[in-house]
Amino acid sequence: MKYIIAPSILSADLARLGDDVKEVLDAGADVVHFDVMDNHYVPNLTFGPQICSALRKYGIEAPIDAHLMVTPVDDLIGSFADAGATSITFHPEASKHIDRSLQLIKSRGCKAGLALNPATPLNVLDYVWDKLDMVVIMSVNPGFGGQSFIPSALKKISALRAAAVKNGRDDLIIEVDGGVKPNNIGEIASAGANMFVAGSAIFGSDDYRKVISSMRSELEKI
Ligand SMILES: O=C(CO)[C@@H](O)[C@H](O)COP(=O)(O)O
Ligand SMILES: [Fe+2]
Repeated sequence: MKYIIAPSILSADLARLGDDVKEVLDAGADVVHFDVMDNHYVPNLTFGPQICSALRKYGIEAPIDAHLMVTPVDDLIGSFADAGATSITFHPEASKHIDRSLQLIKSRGCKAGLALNPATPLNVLDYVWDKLDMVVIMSVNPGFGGQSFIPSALKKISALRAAAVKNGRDDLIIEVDGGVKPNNIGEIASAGANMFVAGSAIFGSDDYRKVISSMRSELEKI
């Protein structure tokens, strides 16, 4: 199984973001996780599409995974596609028309996904399986980095993997976001996840390579 490690730039050194992103990619990360917060859908405010295009202009070529915690979502989907996002995920509660928002992402050539909060049930996926490249299981309530992993996410990941297989979507990327660390990444992967967002665990360390390597060695044990 190919495992994807996606550091969240929410915990990066924002005063030297381009260099910090280059360093984390050089240290072995696969994808840049880009948390977009609007102080409306979530009680925090971060960065918009200009920062995403600035990273592209700075030479960042790795996939950029835009996690939209905003409402409404549709206008920003176009802006992030233009800014160079590779995948765009949003929260079902934040869109009036989930199917339309997913179609919009696909029509702009990006991978599309829904991000499910800890208390959001999986049945929101029932009629959109064919439009999903990925589903994000939030293992914290969205809005902040540095929170603790909510253990009930493990059961939800297993149920999602089973539902994906049942719906003919063995290829679904299951991304887990919140509180992921070297000491829990193994059980998260065993439950069925294959993409791991980690903000504070990676950027909070003074040795990115060491943390990413220890995550990979935990994944190799599965
Ligand atoms: O989307 C979010 C929070 O809303 C995340 O992407 C966090 O930024 C992950 O940070 P850590 O929990 O790994 O510190
Ligand atoms: Fe995120």
